[in-house]
Formats: sequence, structure tokens, C-alpha cells
Amino acid sequence: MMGRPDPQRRRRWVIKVGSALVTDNGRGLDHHRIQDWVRQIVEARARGIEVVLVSSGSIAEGVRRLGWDQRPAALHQLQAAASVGQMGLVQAYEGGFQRFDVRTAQVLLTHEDLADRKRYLNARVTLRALLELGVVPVVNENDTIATDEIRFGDNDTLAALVSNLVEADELVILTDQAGLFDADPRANADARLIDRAAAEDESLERLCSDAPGVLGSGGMRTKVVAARRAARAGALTRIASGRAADVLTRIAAGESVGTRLEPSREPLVARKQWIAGQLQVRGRLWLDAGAAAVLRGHGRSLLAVGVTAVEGRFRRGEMVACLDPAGQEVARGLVNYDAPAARRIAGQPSSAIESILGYLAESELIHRDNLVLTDPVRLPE
Ligand SMILES: Nc1ncnc2c1ncn2[C@@H]1O[C@H](COP(=O)(O)OP(=O)(O)O)[C@@H](O)[C@H]1O
Ligand SMILES: N[C@@H](CCC(=O)OP(=O)(O)O)C(=O)O
Repeated sequence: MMGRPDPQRRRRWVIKVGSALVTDNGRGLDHHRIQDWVRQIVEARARGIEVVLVSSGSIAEGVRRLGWDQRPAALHQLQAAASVGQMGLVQAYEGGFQRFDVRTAQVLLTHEDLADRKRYLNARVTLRALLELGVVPVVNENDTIATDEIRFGDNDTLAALVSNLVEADELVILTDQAGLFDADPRANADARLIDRAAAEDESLERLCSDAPGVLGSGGMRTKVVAARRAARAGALTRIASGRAADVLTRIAAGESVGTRLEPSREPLVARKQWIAGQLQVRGRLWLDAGAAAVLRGHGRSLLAVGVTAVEGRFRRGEMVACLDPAGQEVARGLVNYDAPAARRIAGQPSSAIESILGYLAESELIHRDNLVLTDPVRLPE
């Protein structure tokens, strides 16, 4: 496993708990269990582990508080339920940690907060300040204002991005199963637990059935993808049952619990982690074979001369995918020209850009500092 560079640094965990667990399968906030995790988090902190908690459950709890018999489909109703349920979540964690004299902070994030570089850096500074102050940040998606296009949609993805944000060593995903199995244990009684695997192993996704539980929104697949995302920043992911006795305490003590998904490659530098964490791709650049090979083999910048076609509507600075002639994604990056300009300079040498456009923003279409190779992690559209 690749370690983080500074062994003297304090250990830092992001712990994510799923809806079914937090709300006792939708019956209502499981105060007993929440208090038990709180106790274990306090114990982990006493061992020198800083903790950021990402808790789902606002929608499930809101649905219950509003007396609805099932999760609604309409976004505005989900948003309303989330805002009702979030009150309960915050109250439960605040009350739980208060018993141990530990402060908590509510942090609600949207995808846009993390897509915008300035807001991303802001969120990073704030979360780090909270950790330095000994506070436990309790994070959730800001469901009330997030619309469909700008949602993380599931908290596994959010937790992975938060673990990149705070440079966590470990992402602990607590769910309603003992870990990742070689088949969905809900449908296969003889499914076997996988105790460790490489986080970058794409074949793990094939083990996951598509259906999440009734209350969860991501299922096991988003946890496996989250592990890949977290690995890009060097973090280990552990998937374990939130119902197992002393699960966090045992992990903190070094016991093997659940499934360990280990990063096996060097972490990306911080800026590239942010680029890799971008969830929305605004356009596609088709490359010729030479440009695709140069990007793959040498991590060079993308020049307009290697681009054969431009698809989509994007502005300067937005994320585009780069495809090889067979349509296979090679890389993603932040583009230096908007879509109309990119179309005009595609296939042209950099020396011609100024005369074609009347200005020269940059000589590269995507600078290598803003480019992240897609393999081995294939990010979802
Ligand atoms: N290979 C697998 N191993 C374990 N669980 C799986 C697998 N494939 C699908 N699942 C399902 O994923 C569910 C957990 O996802 P989800 O309900 O979204 O949980 P959470 O609310 O904790 O995020 C499990 O209950 C299980 O039925
Ligand atoms: N923000 C939503 C998250 C929903 C979600 O991702 O649920 P889960 O798959 O149980 O982690 C909520 O709090 O209900």
C-alpha cells in the first residue's frame, strides 16, 4: 500500500454512515446506535485520530417525521424531507457528542461548492480549521438547494471527496452489510466477504448489484467507486457493518474488520485530486492517435493540433473528457478555450491560434497541470 508522505502527521478518518443504519431502516433515528458510534469516535480521538463524520439519513428521517409512508420521487419533496430530517440528525450528533464535551459543526456541501476551485479551497480551510479546533464536523449534502444536475446524489461520493479535501488516511464506510461480498448478500445466501482488495481494481464494480437498499441511494457500487476516488489521494477505504460491536474501536486498534480497499498507486498531487473529483463533464474532445499516445505515455499537455472534433458546450476552465479515435476516454482536464474557440482551433498548430482567434489565451488547449489520466480510474458520467 502507498503511504502518505509524512508519517508524523496525525491520523485522520472520514467516517460515513448510511441511511438505513442511522434511521434503523426508516423507523426513526437510532439514538442508541448513534450514541454508540459517538462513544467510539471519542475513543478514536483519544488515540490521536481526527474524525470527520459524513452522515446520511436526512431524507429517510424527514420522510418519517412528515408521516409519509415511502420515499417520494419528486425532487422538491425530497428536498423538503431532507431539511426536516437534517434537524434531527444534527440534534442527535450534537447531543451525543455533548455528553463527552466534544463540539460538533454542521457542514452542508453541494457539488458546486467542490467544483469551484475557490469554494473548494474555502471548504478545505474551514474543515481543517474545525479539526484543528478539536471539533467533529458532521457533513451532509445540502439537499435542500441541490437540484438534480448538481447533486452528488449519494453520500459515498461526497465522503470520498471530503476525504480528499481533508487528506484523510482512511475512509470508513459503515453500512448494513459486513463489507463488500463477492455477490450481493441480499440476493445470494452463500456470498463471501472480501477482506481486502486493491481500491483501483475496476472488476470490483461487477460484484455489486445495482439496487441499493430501500433507503440507501448508492448501493455497494458507489462505495467501490468512492474507494477508487479516495485512493487517488492515497486514502485507504474500509467498508464495514455499522451494526458490528465496537466496529470503529476495533478498526482503530488495527483489527481486520470488513473489507479493506487499499490504494496501490502514488497519490495525485492536491490540484489533480480536485480535478479528478470533478463530477460534471461539459464536453468531449476527440484526439488523433498521436495525441492520445502522448497524453497516455508522457503526461504531456494537450495541443489543439491533436484534436479532431469538439463536442458540447463548455466555457474556459470547465471540465472536458479527451477521447482516443476509438472513443475510449484517455483523460479529463480543464480546458483553456470555450467550445466555439476550441472548434475553430482544433487541428491547428499553436502558432496559428492567435491569427485564427485574434487572441492567444494559452498555447495549450489543456495544460498538463490541469489534466488527469482516466486510467486506471474510470469516473462515472
Ligand atoms: N457485492 C455486494 N456486497 C455487499 N453488498 C452489496 C453488494 N452488491 C449490492 N449490495 C447491496 O448494497 C447495499 C448497501 O447499499 P446502500 O443500501 O446504499 O447502503 P447505505 O445506506 O449504507 O449507503 C447492501 O444492503 C446490499 O444489499
Ligand atoms: N443526503 C442524503 C444522502 C442519501 C444517501 O446517500 O444515502 P445512503 O446511500 O444511505 O448513504 C440524506 O441525508 O438523506
